[in-house]
Amino acid sequence: MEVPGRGPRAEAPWKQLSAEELENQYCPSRWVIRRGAEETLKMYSHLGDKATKKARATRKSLLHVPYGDGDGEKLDIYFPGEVAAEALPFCLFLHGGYWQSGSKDMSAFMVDPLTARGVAVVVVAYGIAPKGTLDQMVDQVTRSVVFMQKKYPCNEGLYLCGHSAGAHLAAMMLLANWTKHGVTPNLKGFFLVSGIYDLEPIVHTTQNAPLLLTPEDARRNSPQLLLEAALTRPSGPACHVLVTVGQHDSPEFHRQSREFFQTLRRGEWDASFEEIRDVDHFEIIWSLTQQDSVLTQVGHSLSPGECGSHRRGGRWGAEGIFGFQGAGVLMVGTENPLASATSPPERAPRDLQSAPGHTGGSCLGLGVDGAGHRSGTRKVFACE
Ligand SMILES: Nc1ccccc1C(=O)C[C@H](N)C(=O)O
Repeated sequence: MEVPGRGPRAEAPWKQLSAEELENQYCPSRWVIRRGAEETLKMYSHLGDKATKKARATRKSLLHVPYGDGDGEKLDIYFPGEVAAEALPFCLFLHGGYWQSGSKDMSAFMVDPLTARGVAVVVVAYGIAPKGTLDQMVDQVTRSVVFMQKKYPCNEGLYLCGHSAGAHLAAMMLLANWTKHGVTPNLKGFFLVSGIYDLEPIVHTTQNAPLLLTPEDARRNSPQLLLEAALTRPSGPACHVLVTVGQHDSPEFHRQSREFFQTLRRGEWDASFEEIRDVDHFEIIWSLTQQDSVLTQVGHSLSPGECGSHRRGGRWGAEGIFGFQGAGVLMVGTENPLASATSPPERAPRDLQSAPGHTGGSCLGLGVDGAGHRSGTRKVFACE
């Protein structure tokens, strides 16, 4: 597939935005469609709490397992069966919250649907700002992966899933230097949900107040820039990378995901891109709590992705990213189970041009580009 792109770094589009519009673009709660910003953030905590309580009450688990000596370097493991088995696929989940909010104790979103399918879920804590720095968070996540590989050497694959800031941290693992840690983790898939891959714009928003990122810190921690700069594909894992973004994420979040995917493809990574219909930045992760969610069905459709079997193009395999026996025909439901009776207006911001600047806590009334289809199913291909 020919992947269109900007080629060597052109002037970044976000640099043309006013300070106010940049702030808007990087404030996901201002783009929500069915509830107010505040209500959304409350519901996000509530649903995360609820999913975690349920997971802890219903699943065999190992809680607060230290993966390092540092404060808060802990993870929770939820098993699909009665025993803490080892020969399982493990999905490591990294929560969102702009590297400054959220915790593992309210982020067991994926436990229900994945354990039901025989996948162990590991919710990883990392030291958020202002106490922790981005460099430390990346190092912690690296060490959590190393820890899991060493604790479960017979695992049937480690899969990294991250939401928002967590997708950034997961993406940084594509560039990790595992030799330094004396182990090659059995990484089989990356599942990046509404992430940020170029941190430079963040430096110019109020989100940076607790992060205190300098432009240099931002560049050093931007997988987008690091992969663009790499002349050849880093010798990272040869498994599948799925980049997803919510239809109602902001145009900048769409641009970030699309460009990261394009950069991966240019670097010959086995990557695919999926815009999830009818969900905003928060609903996209709530949908992971649903057994029949769009995303778990996307999970179904990914290639078995044995590391080393570097697939280029073609249709998805019949087995899921988590080793499920999936259907051969890969249909992704585009119905959002969380959509309430109040349907949002047809709106699919795809680029900055189609999104007139807006302020405040709502994006209602934004430009309509007519591209939103809200129902039905469609086939998903590894490359389109
Ligand atoms: N709590 C979150 C959880 C996940 C992802 C983002 C957030 C945010 O709070 C982002 C930002 N503070 C916002 O108001 O949109």
